[in-house]
Amino acid sequence: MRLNSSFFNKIGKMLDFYSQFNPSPLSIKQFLDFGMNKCESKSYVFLKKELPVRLANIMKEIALLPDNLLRTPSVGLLSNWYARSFEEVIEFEKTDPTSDNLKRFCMILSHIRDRHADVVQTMAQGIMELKDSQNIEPGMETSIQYFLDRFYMSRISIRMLINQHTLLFGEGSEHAKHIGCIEIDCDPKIVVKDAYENARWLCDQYYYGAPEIVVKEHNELERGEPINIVYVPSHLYHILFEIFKNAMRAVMETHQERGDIPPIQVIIVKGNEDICVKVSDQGGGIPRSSADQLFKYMYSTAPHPSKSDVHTVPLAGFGYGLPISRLYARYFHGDISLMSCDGYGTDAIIYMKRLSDEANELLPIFNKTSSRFYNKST
Ligand SMILES: O=C(O)CCCOc1c(F)cc(-c2c(C(=O)NCc3ccc(C(=O)O)cc3)noc2-c2cc(Cl)c(O)cc2O)cc1F
Repeated sequence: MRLNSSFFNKIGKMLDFYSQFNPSPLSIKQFLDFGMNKCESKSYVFLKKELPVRLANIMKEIALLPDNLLRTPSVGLLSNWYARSFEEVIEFEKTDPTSDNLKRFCMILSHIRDRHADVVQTMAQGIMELKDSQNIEPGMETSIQYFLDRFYMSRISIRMLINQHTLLFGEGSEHAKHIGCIEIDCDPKIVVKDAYENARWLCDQYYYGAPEIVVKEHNELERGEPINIVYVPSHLYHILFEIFKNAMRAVMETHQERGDIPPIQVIIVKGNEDICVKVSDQGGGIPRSSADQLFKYMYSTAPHPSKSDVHTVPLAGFGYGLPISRLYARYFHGDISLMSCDGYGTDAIIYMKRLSDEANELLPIFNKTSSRFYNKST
């Protein structure tokens, strides 16, 4: 369905209205407290304002992208997805939380989540269409890096709100010890093993072998006790899966001929402020001068996968794995650090906040400061 200009004019005024509000960040504790005493009407009233605010903030930023990127077929497609989703949510603006509206709202949110399923690769395709059509000078690469960090962080946050509402109030069954997609006592060791096994399966497919894993724990607060965290296991899994794929690729590329494949060492540490997961490999490392490239959306030592390649070179993707993994870590005020020793190997450290009331959403805010970054008149 092509959206005509009168459609964009109509939502244009609403975009201006909703983009003047700043998104309201929630902490994991607030998500938990709300989910423990869940009330669908309250969630509906909050989301029918907050979702348009978050959508409008990032849509205003999409509109500031360079015209040659905006005009790529892929960015045009995903802009239409955002416009339709924004329009569907603002239809609830002046409605009350009647039983029918609550049911319809839940259904609309699920449709929006499905509509936006391929946004990451569609945006990546748009960037590649731009790269293929013209050279990207360093200044534009910096702007695109800035935009993509904010665009994908916004998407993570919108999907978190949608998942919490649909899991708490949709048809699906409740999971013990889960509040929506949050696990009350998530065991990082279990997520480590799960991510390792799945990355190892891919590694075996391509290299006919894979490094073993050694996992240790150090609980500095309650010595000898198991380590648990209130977190979103799927976020931690996404991060670990990417890091294990990269570590295995480096190790196998540097030890393929030699028999002895060194294991990947993992230590999980609970400190006063942070819970860390350090993944250490002996994959030969990357020079310090290149290490920062790994967080660039347009860097990857793997050839860019065409649709067919992704199945033949399973450990490589669009090169978006690490930048987006860092966004998942930063989303609740954690981070990822890479410390590589050229000629030996790489340590990747994942930081998470130990306390759920310190794990606040980190949300991009559209304002004059961010607009200036795009050197385009608003
Ligand atoms: O395509 C994707 O999505 C995956 C995109 C990403 O693909 C990569 C990949 F899996 C692994 C590495 C890599 C290398 C390497 O490759 N070293 C050889 C070289 C030597 C010199 C230079 C240079 O001079 O630039 C670059 C690499 N050494 O350590 C790592 C490494 C990287 C990360 Cl993030 C990690 O968590 C663990 C690691 O062991 C680099 C990647 F880039």
